[in-house]
Amino acid sequence: MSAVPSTRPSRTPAILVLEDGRTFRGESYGALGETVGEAVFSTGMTGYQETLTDPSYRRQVVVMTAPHVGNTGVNTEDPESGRIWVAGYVVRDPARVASSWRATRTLEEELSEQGVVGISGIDTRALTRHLRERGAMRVGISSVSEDAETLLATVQAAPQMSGADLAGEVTTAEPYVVPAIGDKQLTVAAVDLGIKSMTPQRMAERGIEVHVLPADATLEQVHATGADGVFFSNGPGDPAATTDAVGLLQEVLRDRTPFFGICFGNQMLGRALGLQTFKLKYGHRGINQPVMDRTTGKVEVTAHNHGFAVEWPTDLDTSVATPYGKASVSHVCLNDDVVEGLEVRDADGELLAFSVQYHPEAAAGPHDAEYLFDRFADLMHARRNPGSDAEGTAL
Ligand SMILES: NC(=O)CC[C@H](N)C(=O)O
Repeated sequence: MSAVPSTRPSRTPAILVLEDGRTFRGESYGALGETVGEAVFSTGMTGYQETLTDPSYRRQVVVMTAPHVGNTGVNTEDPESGRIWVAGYVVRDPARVASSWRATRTLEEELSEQGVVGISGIDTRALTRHLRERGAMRVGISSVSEDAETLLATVQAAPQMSGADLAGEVTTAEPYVVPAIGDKQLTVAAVDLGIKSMTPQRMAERGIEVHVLPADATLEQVHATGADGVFFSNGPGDPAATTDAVGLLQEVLRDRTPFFGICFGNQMLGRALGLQTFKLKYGHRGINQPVMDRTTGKVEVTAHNHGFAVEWPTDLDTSVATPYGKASVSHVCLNDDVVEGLEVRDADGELLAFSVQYHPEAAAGPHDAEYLFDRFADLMHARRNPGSDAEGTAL
């Protein structure tokens, strides 16, 4: 199918009300109804399907800064999970026709089918500037009532993102295995805190068999997979509220099992090491964020989706002694100096664990950071074959 004509019904008026009372009036987009969540903006010009299906967006209403959304419809290849997770969707100007050889339906049809309430035809630039100046805040969208006062009361009664423990709401109910592509060389236990499907895929491409485990996995379950390494995924909510996963990670670190974490996994590593996390004013969400690898000085253009970050207790050049080894900041965001990566080494300088706050799986986004999956594979190979220089050459 190359061009899917929109079957948009005639527009229903809709309102968007922020918790500080600012109100925008537009038209319904997707399902009719009412929804609340945390308003955040994403600057990605492409990749809306990956954004919508990223479980890290649980309870968030996503504002797209790209003015046209839906141009290529939806397809069966790009979802990062089995469903749309955003709590609501805000676009300026939805495409009237979906045009792509891969499209199976329009974005609005998909939103409607999955019951996702959205709003279109509002000034998303003004809304984004407001969020940038005032910070991420709770929001409501309604296409069933135009009464802003009532919606404001609902928004103000909604739970905050700070303190929200959400991994249990998005994790897999049962463990599953993503087989290695080609010869199986390594096994990874991946703790699913809201994992995107491209992450095990990137590992599988490197000969890694990935055992995806629920968020409440125990160390026994991890060991039962025969894992060479442990991975913690991205995920929704406040890292400070997700304490069980931190406990598991501390056991993994105590075992000296090679560890790699992405996004929420980076925050989990920080907290397992005894560091604090904090809420950013409006977060990083998009696919063109500049990050510097502090070991090489090389700058990567990277995909981000985070509202919290690890707080470094001293200047970024200084390492911190932890019960599990010496921790340091491996990557930093060049826009605002936010910690974008951590690594932990033992007294001999051997790498034990590392993580990044951004998305090397690149779904959507540039592929600059794919080397991190190679680094994880090299770390596990080096641990299996002590004395080999696999780790040294890779790092
Ligand atoms: N993509 C993620 O893993 C997000 C992590 C965390 N929920 C945050 O907003 O910072």
